[in-house]
Amino acid sequence: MDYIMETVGLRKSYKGNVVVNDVNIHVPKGAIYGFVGPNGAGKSTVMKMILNLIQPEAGEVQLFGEKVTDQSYEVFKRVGSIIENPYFYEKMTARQNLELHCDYMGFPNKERIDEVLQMVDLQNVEGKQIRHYSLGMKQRLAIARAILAKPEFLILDEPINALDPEGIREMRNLFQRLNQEDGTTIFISSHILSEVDLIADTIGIIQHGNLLAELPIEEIHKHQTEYISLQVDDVAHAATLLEQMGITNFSILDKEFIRIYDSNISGKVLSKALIESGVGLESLGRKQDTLEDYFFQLTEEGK
Ligand SMILES: Nc1ncnc2c1ncn2[C@@H]1O[C@H](COP(=O)(O)OP(=O)(O)OP(=O)(O)O)[C@@H](O)[C@H]1O
Repeated sequence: MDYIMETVGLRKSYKGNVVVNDVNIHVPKGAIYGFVGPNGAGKSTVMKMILNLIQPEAGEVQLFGEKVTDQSYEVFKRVGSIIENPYFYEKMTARQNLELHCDYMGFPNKERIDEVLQMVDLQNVEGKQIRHYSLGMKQRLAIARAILAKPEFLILDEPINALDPEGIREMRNLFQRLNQEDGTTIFISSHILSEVDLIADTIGIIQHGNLLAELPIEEIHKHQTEYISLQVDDVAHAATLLEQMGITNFSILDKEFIRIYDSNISGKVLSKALIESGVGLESLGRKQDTLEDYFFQLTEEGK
């Protein structure tokens, strides 16, 4: 397989605490790779090592098949990124900030600035100083800057956390367009698992600095099961009733929720039986496992 980016045995400690432990990531060319993990799992630290902003204690990063070193200037011209809180010159306008970035990257095509401002829908406020920008506007500008020099590889650390639902949808469409039309490979971290589920084709899950899983999202979807989710006021009573009805393939999640892993059962029959036997039924719905379920399953095991 052709990988745009690989990490080999990547490791980092802070004051004796290992925060990234022997991490081997493989980002296929053309992929949208969702990098997910709980707070403090080590995502930003990995991303900073990929970008050579901090040095690994052991292991290495390979970008476009080359080992990243302090001399890797040319390779980084092919990469766009957002890491943690993006810094802008606050007294300059969006356009001026992007002009500076063009100069910094040695990217001559200033017409591209209009293009990217339009892509992130900032064209009408490009003349405003950044200090008057909202958090969401700054996030859009950070995305504009990351894609300005037409990178082949985009590294996005939490690029949508300050956006409203409309903004999230617009940026999702933008990332998909860049991926499909320009062939941009994208490595994206996000806490919004439902979003990652929508956009990523490959998933990496990290916890306590360990990469727990790396797999195509299809693999997760393939094993997803449909189930009926019941919310009741008395799970013990409801469980007894289910058994009396011959339903045994279920699990009690907590004080309120039961999952029945047999989606052939009629919801109507079920709700009637529960109500008739005096169980208070708050809700009944058919659901499917999501990336979120898979994530919690893995990270709970990791604990
Ligand atoms: N400069 C530093 N000095 C000391 N500890 C650090 C430093 N940077 C990160 N850490 C620690 O390393 C661990 C991983 O942090 P990191 O920011 O990579 O996690 P993350 O997965 O990006 O978290 P989040 O989702 O909350 O942004 C955390 O325990 C953090 O406290």
